[in-house]
Amino acid sequence: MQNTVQQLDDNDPLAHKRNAFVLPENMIYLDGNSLGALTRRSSERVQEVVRQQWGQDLIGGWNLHDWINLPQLTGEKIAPLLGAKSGQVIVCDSISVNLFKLLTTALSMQPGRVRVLSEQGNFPTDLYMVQGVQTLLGEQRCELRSVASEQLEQEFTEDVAVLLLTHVNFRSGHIHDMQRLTRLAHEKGILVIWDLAHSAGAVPLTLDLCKVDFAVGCGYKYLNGGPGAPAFIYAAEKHHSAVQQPLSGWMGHANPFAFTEDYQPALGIKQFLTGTPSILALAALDAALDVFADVDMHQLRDKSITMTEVFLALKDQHAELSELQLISPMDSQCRGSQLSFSHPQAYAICQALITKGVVPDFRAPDIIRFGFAPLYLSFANIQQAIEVLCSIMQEQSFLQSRFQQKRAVT
Ligand SMILES: Cc1ncc(COP(=O)(O)O)c(C=O)c1O
Ligand SMILES: Nc1c(O)cccc1C(=O)C[C@H](N)C(=O)O
Repeated sequence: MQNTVQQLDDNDPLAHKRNAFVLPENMIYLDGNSLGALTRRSSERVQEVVRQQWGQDLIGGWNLHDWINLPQLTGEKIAPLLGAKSGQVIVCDSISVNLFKLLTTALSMQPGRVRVLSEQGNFPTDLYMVQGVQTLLGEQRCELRSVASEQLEQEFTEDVAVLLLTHVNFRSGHIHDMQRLTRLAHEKGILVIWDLAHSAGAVPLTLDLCKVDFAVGCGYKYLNGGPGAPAFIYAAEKHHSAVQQPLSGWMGHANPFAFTEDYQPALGIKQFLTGTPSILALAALDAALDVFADVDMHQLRDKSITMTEVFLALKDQHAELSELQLISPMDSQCRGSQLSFSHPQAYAICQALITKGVVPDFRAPDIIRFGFAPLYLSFANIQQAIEVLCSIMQEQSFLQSRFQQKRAVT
């Protein structure tokens, strides 16, 4: 495998991209699915924005540096990663807030239907937001139904208003068939919202082709926009004139600087804005996206799949790793850019890995998640991570005494 790993790195068309990132020496970072790494461009751009644009140009920055249009301009950089044509993606707020906008909007487009169908095991904020809308509007206007993944399709009935699913599951990495589920939902008149938190920047997406109605996604995971980077909204153009989202702040107004007293939504995707964008955060994300400008997402996906396959092949060579049970799909086509394993000592193993410079994450109660960000990881990194994992598993008795299994904050 040593040779193969070397050959894979030598022939990796994305290997040079690692230079675009600032990564700590002696760390193998396998948590880009929670917080992406810092790009050199973001670091420079934020310093530029702070020193010059804010420091020297002050209020003039809104026009001089086009801050006012940054949510759309950054959205335009994300659009090709989603398979979305221009004018349908905007960057703003968090996924949670954007889900509120989209859920209420979609429900208002479905008179006579109240059910929001989602999945057990979905990322909790998605379910919490539906519960919040249900409390706000009452059960006569919004009713959450979450079912097991295998049961979803049989729940597609004509009383469902909205299907809300996460494309790549945060725990297992299981990937839904977006095209099939969207088509089946549409056959029953259901509007579809996809959460792309673990997909955007990691797997090729074809939202327009799949005729997706709405989507949300994260700026801070595979898009590398920085901690708390703003999220994005995708709204298919065909819905732009049919909707009005309820967080009708002035930035989504047709003419915010007319300061009129009545709300008039902007045309197009801008209507999904609410308040003043955070320019520092947007600038960091905007600059980070430049790294994707010349990246073929299919090439990136190929590397991601090979990395997970190499990890599994190396793992299989070591008997001491056999107690780590893969909970991600075995078929690489059915999982995103992560591998998750369950183990009774998952928390302790995770902490020990971090101590030794390999950074995955732990998800309660017993899952270790390894995220593979193809733009800044090498195949040698994967091999080193496995070696460290082996050394830890050989010291398990030490582990059990040193670390108590406990809940993690992140
Ligand atoms: C699938 C998914 N949706 C939503 C979120 C959270 O979104 P936000 O914190 O932007 O509201 C996350 C992770 O934080 C996630 O993994
Ligand atoms: N958003 C996060 C945060 O503010 C702190 C710690 C972790 C996160 C995450 O992104 C968690 C992530 N969505 C997950 O898949 O578990």
